[in-house]
Amino acid sequence: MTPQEGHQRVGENVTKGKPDMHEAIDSPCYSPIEPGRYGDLAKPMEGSNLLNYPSNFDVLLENYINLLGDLSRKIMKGVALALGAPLAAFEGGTAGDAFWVLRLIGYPVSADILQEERTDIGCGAHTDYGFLTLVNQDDDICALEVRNQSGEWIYAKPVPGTFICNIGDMLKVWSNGIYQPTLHRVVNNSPRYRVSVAFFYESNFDAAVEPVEFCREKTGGVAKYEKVVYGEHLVQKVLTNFVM
Ligand SMILES: O=C(O)CCC(=O)C(=O)O
Ligand SMILES: [Fe+2]
Repeated sequence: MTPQEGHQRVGENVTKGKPDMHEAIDSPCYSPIEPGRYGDLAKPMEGSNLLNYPSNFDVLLENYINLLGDLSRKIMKGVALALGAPLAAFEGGTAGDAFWVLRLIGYPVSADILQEERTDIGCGAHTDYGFLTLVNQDDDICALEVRNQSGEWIYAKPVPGTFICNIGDMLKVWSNGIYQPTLHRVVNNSPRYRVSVAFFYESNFDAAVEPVEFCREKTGGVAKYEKVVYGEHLVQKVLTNFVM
């Protein structure tokens, strides 16, 4: 299947040139984009992207997406307060119409993957693209690893009833590096199929994100990162993350 049709088979997602040992239902599950709304910027992602899910799974997903959108907005308000920014810093043109992506990901047991297709990485090391990600992972499998400041990979151990919250690239740029995106990867060495649900909360699709003045002032006065149009960043990442 192509990414537009929504299911990625094991090995189709690629991180830094290497196939990832996971499968996912994902590309269909992001904010719908009306054709023409962002001109050429969003062309590869336009249109209705909903699959025909069995039973009432789409209703369930929609509820989940709404709840996690609300939760993400609350967390972003907390981030604004922590930075000394106005409470509405992430509303309006920045994230008032936040783009979101939901991925339902499955990591098979190694022995179940054809030997000639197998690698040892479920998802290669990367940072997420937007403001933040809320990961809901299986309660009893340690597989998500994050790199700490000493450069060691440590487990982000599942704590039942909680989400892992990753910081994404856009928050790094916006805060001029005060918030750093955490490098993470997934290695499923357990004898069980692992499932995770990742909700990515982003800026507006067409937002031009750059270090804001008061964060620059707190960090030496100079912008450490260039302005990024989120949609361009995403489309470029999506196009390089699939084997076309
Ligand atoms: O499966 C996980 O725990 C994390 C997945 C992930 O990092 C991603 O899809 O960006
Ligand atoms: Fe990630």
